[in-house]
Amino acid sequence: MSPIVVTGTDTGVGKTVFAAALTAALGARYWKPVQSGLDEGGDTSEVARLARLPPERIVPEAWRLRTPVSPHLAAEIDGVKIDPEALAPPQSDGPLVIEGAGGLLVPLNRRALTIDLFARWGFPVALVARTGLGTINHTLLSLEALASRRVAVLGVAFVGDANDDSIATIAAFSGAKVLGRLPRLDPLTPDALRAAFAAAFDLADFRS
Ligand SMILES: Nc1ncnc2c1ncn2[C@@H]1O[C@H](COP(=O)(O)OP(=O)(O)OP(=O)(O)O)[C@@H](O)[C@H]1O
Ligand SMILES: C[C@H](N)[C@H](N)CCCCCC(=O)O
Ligand SMILES: [Mg+2]
Repeated sequence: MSPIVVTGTDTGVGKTVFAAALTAALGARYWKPVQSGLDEGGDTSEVARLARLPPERIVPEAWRLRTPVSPHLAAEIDGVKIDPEALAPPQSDGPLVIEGAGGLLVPLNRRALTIDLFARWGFPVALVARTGLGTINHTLLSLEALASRRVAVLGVAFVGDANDDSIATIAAFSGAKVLGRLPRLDPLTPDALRAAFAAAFDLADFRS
């Protein structure tokens, strides 16, 4: 099974929460290759908590940057330069879930965008989108960017309260598959997340 890239229409849309649910459901390993904002706690520890991952199912970040800003700037602040060419997915026997930093056109350095790395890898992408107002524009733009680079898209995973018309409108204009919707969970616990994912998503959509 190919690794799956979890990307999003923006930062803070729910990629980490969705990636944790997917990692748990697939029995996968998890990798956040570029983490900016370690000063605020990283995504890997949150996925480990939400997916109850043992250490052997966590791939260490390749770039651990302290400041919660775009990776290109976080790297400059830490006095390093991200080399996307050196970012090779780990060899893995089983499934692997890879989470990007922020949205698709987030720079890794002053020349390279996140989406260029994903296009070079060639792994299928699950696009995480919020359900609230503004998501039609952000999601259609992200899908256009992926199509223009010929990146395979598994579909769109929505996070948030129900918004049937926005979801249907995105599907109609883009032709992208709606993978499902994670509702807002309170409290956000491993058990609640596992149940919500199982109720709303079909694992077959991720086993390509
Ligand atoms: N289904 C949900 N229920 C409750 N809270 C959620 C849910 N999805 C996301 N959140 C919360 O929303 C915030 C942003 O989510 P998350 O960290 O997953 O975003 P992200 O897209 O991974 O952001 P980043 O670009 O920093 O990686 C977090 O505080 C998270 O706990
Ligand atoms: C710090 C944050 N949580 C992410 N790790 C990085 C988000 C970068 C967004 C850049 C941008 O689109 O302006
Ligand atoms: Mg995240």
